[in-house]
Formats: sequence, C-alpha cells, structure tokens
Amino acid sequence: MIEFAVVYLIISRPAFSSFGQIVFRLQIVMARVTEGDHDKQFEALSGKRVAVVGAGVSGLAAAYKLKSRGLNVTVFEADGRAGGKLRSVMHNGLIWDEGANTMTEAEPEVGSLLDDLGLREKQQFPISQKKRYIVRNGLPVMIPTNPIALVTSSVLSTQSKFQILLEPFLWKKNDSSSKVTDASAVESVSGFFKRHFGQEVVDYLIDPFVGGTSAADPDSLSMKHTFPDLWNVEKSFGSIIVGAIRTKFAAKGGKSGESRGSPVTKKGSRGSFSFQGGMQILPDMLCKNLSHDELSLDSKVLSLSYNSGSRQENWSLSCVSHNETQRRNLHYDAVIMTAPLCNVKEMKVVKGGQPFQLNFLPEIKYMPLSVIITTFTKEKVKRPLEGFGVLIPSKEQKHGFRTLDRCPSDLHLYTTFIGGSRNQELAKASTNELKQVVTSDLQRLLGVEGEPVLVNHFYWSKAFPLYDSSYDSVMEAIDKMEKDLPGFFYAGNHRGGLSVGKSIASGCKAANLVISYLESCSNDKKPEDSL
Ligand SMILES: Cc1cc2nc3c(=O)[nH]c(=O)nc-3n(C[C@H](O)[C@H](O)[C@H](O)COP(=O)(O)OP(=O)(O)OC[C@H]3O[C@@H](n4cnc5c(N)ncnc54)[C@H](O)[C@@H]3O)c2cc1C
Ligand SMILES: C=Cc1c2[nH]c(c1C)Cc1[nH]c(c(CCC(=O)O)c1C)Cc1[nH]c(c(C)c1CCC(=O)O)Cc1[nH]c(c(C)c1C=C)C2
Repeated sequence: MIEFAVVYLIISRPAFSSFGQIVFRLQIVMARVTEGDHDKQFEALSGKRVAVVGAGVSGLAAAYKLKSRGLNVTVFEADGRAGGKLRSVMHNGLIWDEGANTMTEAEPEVGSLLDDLGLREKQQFPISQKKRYIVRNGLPVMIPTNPIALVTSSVLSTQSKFQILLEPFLWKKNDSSSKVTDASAVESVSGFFKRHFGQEVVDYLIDPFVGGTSAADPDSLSMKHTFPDLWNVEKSFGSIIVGAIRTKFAAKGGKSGESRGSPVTKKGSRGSFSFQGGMQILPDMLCKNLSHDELSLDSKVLSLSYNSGSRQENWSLSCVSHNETQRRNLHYDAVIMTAPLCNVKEMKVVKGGQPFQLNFLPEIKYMPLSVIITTFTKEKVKRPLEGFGVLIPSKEQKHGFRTLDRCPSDLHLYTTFIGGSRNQELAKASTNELKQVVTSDLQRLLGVEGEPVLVNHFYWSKAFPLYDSSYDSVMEAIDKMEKDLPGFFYAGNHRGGLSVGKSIASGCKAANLVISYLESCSNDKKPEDSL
C-alpha cells in the first residue's frame, strides 16, 4: 500500500508584513552593554583560525558568530553553492523553495541573527498561519488550535475528545519504566501518545504532525529525541495536560518579571515565516559577510589531522574540488564540523599521527524526499484552500492522496512533499510519475482541472536524519568525537533538532564552545609565552 505524508501550502504575498525597525533599535542597545567584553575577547582570539565544514545554515551561523568575535574563519563547502537544505528558486517571476519552506524564532539565536543581518524587513509571515488542515475521510479538516475548537472539530471522535479531557486521570504509565534497564528511553512517539491520548490521536494528529515535521512515522521515532520537552513533562508531572497547564501558568507568571520576560518569546509567537525571495535569503546574507577567501565552495573536506605537539594551529585539513583538480592542505586552531554524520564517517581522521577510527559512529537512517512544484492557472482550481498547508495522515492514504502555495496573481503554486519513512520507494520515482501522482491528488483535494503549467522536481536522497530508538548511540558518538579530539566541535541538524532554528542555535553554541576553548588555550600558553 502506498503511504506518505502529503502537503500543500498557501502563502499570499501581499498579506505579508514586517516589523523591522522596532526590533533593530532594541538590538543596538544590547550591543552597547557588551562592548567592553568584546574588546577583551578580540585580544585573546585575534589571529586564531577556525575551519567550519559545511555551508548549511548551522555552519554559516557558526562562522558569522566567530567572525563577529574577531576570529579568522574559513567555511568549506563540498557543493558549488551555500545554503545546504535551504534552497530557493526564482523562475519567470515565481519563487519556490525546494528545501525548508518556513522557519520559526523559538530559539533566541534566530532573533539575534535576524536583527544583526537586517533581515526583519524581509521577513514574510504567511496569511492564515493557523489554518492548517489534515485530511479525514478524504476531505481537508482544520486542525483545532484551542480546547474549544477541539470540542467542535470533526477531526476526532467524541470518545477521543473525552480521552484528551480526562487524560490527567486516565493516562497510563510506561510499563517498562520499572525495569532495571531504562527501556522507557527508547519508547516510540506512537507508544507515548497512545498511552496518554489513545490510538485515534496518534493516527489523526501525531502521525501527520511528525510526517510534516520530519517525514517520519510515529512508530519509528524515539519520543525522547523527537519531543524532549514533552518527555520531561511526563517525568515531572505524569499527565501531559496537567504539565502543559502548569508550565503555561508558570511562564505567564514569569512574563511580568523583568528577567524572564524576553522579547524573543514575544517575537517568536508570530509563528512561522519565510523571506522576500525565499529561505535562501538567509544563507545568502550570511555569505555576504564572508570574503572570497573565507567561503570555499566546491571544497569537499576529505581528511582532518590533529597534532597536540605544536603550540598553534593543531589541526590540518585537506579538501578537494569536485573535478579533483584542486587539492589543498590548510592549518587551523579549531574545527566546527556541520556536515551530516554520514559524510563525516567517510572522512579520514588522524590524531597524533595515528588513524582515529570513526567506526564508533553508528549508521544513521535518512529519509528520502521528493519535492514537486506545480502551478495551475487560478480558473483551473475549483476549490482553492487558504492556509499554511494540508497534511495527509498515513491512514488516509488509502484514498490515494499523496500530496504547499506562493504565487503571482493569476497562478496557484503548490509544493508537494512525497516520500518519508513510509514511502521511501515512491520518493525515488521519475518526474513524470510524480507529476501524475500530484496532479491526481490535487484534483481530488482541490478540484484542479487539466495539466499543470509548470512542473519542477527536486530529489533529496537524505533529506532528514531519523531520530529513532538508536539515537542515544548517535549522541554518545558525537560526544566521544568532541571529547577525544581537542578543538573539534560538532553542530547541525543531527544534534538537538531538525528545524532551521535549532540548526542555527546548534551552530551558535558550537561557536561559543570554540571561543571558550581558544580562550582557555591562550590562557594556558601565557606563562610559557613569557619565558
Ligand atoms: C525538503 C526539506 C524541507 C524542510 N522544511 C523545513 C521547514 O519548513 N522548517 C524548518 O525549520 N526546517 C525544515 N527542514 C529542515 C532544515 O532545513 C534542515 O534541518 C537544516 O537546514 C539543516 O541545516 P544544517 O546546516 O545542519 O545541514 P545542511 O543544510 O545539510 O548543511 C550541511 C552542509 O555540509 C556540506 N557537506 C557535506 N559533506 C561535506 C564535506 N565533506 N566537506 C564540506 N562540506 C560538506 C553539505 O553539502 C551541506 O551544504 C527541511 C529540510 C528539507 C530537506
Ligand atoms: C511532508 C511534509 C513536510 C512539510 N514540511 C516538512 C515536511 C517533512 C519539513 C519541516 N517542516 C517544519 C520543520 C521544522 C520542524 C520543527 O522541529 O520545528 C521541518 C523539518 C516546520 C513545520 N511544519 C509543520 C509544523 C507544525 C511545523 C513546526 C513549525 C510550525 O508550527 O510552523 C507542519 C507542516 N509541514 C508541512 C505542511 C504543509 C504542514 C502543515 C500543514 C510540509
């Protein structure tokens, strides 16, 4: 049976707005407070060289932070372009994204970066942000966003609605939690939500949600790694509903207090956004800050070598261009690695002249995904739907729906994601086959007629790493690399979350760790230097 998550998104340009000025002024005030600290850091770090491997959003954010602290950075990118999973296309007046379509500002690092880059005025918020749909009985139904909407919604049966309301009394403990081995650590997302809310909630809310945020299915995903906050809520409160209410009240209580009431929380509350020109604007702006020598495109890192003996530039790195005409060997004081772990595994690492085997890095499963762009003239779409998008639960795929909108006035543009854990084979299908699938779905879902005006296909063979039950071993392996290799730091979407915001935060955290590491190195060397 064909099963996959299907989506479409409607974003209408004229309704986007921006709040650039107010936020920018706030940021200038904060910069003054920290000016003195920056001067000291500049002194301790000047002349230090850091290699950043990968020019995805995590690597570029790390490089931006390091450069703003006065460090010399070089970003190495295997591809001929920067951006990684952020990839926008402009064609005949149309703009679409073949990678991430939107991002949020839940992480404070994102807000600071948008302010610093002057990107506030380019932010675009989709209209009808909260109108998200799932397909039930073949029709799009709006996902309830508050308890009252849940009661009146047709997404769930009355029994499931009662089960949600009574969850504080009815939720079941994880049977395995009492065993000696902490088997609860590998509980699946579906197991966890079934214990709290029942199977229908898993099938019609959780399954489409995880499909639309990781292209995975709830049986394969580890609860601990996919929803760490909810995992901890259960540990603290037992009931998710009780935990959510108490956390919300605690947060409201804190808002009035100066120290806790962060402007970021307020900014972040506007939800998902993109930029005029698409998501690619973000890596493009980050690249603008780097000189030609600081961004080395078409430079695949093949090997890294650490030598503790030398007082400076302990790391040497070799890279090669696509056609292997250019091979270089360069020296650095620290390395931030942001390449996917499957690529790191292929690298040769040497420590103190001896091979440092990376065979402790586990095999990671990756989700393949095809992104299909189709446009239809407006008169050919009989039942247009306004909103953020539609997700199709696995259970509904028996209806044959497998199938996002951002466009000029006479066209509708749909972005359809096909693939994910339940549908790996179809993701690899030909453009023509996928065009038929998408057109047929859009026909049933939105009443489109005839053939699309434009079809564009982009295939990601490894779109997302799967945070499955074995992900603890992945985290342990990353920790081991960092512990055994001084000055080596790992960042990106394999650690702490898949989203653009979390990848940026991960890059910024790695940059902070590099700064602390280099400061500690320069402190250690001072007495020796004075000899
Ligand atoms: C189709 C799709 C849709 C998505 N939608 C969203 C969304 O709407 N919202 C959201 O928040 N997130 C979304 N995401 C997730 C998000 O885009 C990514 O998780 C995030 O951009 C990853 O950034 P990164 O820097 O960690 O990794 P990447 O972007 O993967 O960057 C890693 C870089 O390392 C380079 N590299 C690899 N090996 C080497 C080497 N040996 N030497 C040098 N360079 C190397 C790669 O070429 C790549 O450019 C989506 C992802 C995909 C694929
Ligand atoms: C298969 C459909 C997909 C759609 N987007 C993605 C897939 C796989 C990829 C993706 N989208 C988001 C993220 C970040 C996740 C995170 O941890 O924040 C990723 C990796 C953003 C996102 N998409 C949806 C939600 C609820 C979120 C979280 C942020 C937000 O609330 O805005 C749901 C969703 N995904 C897609 C659509 C059309 C859709 C809503 C109906 C496409």
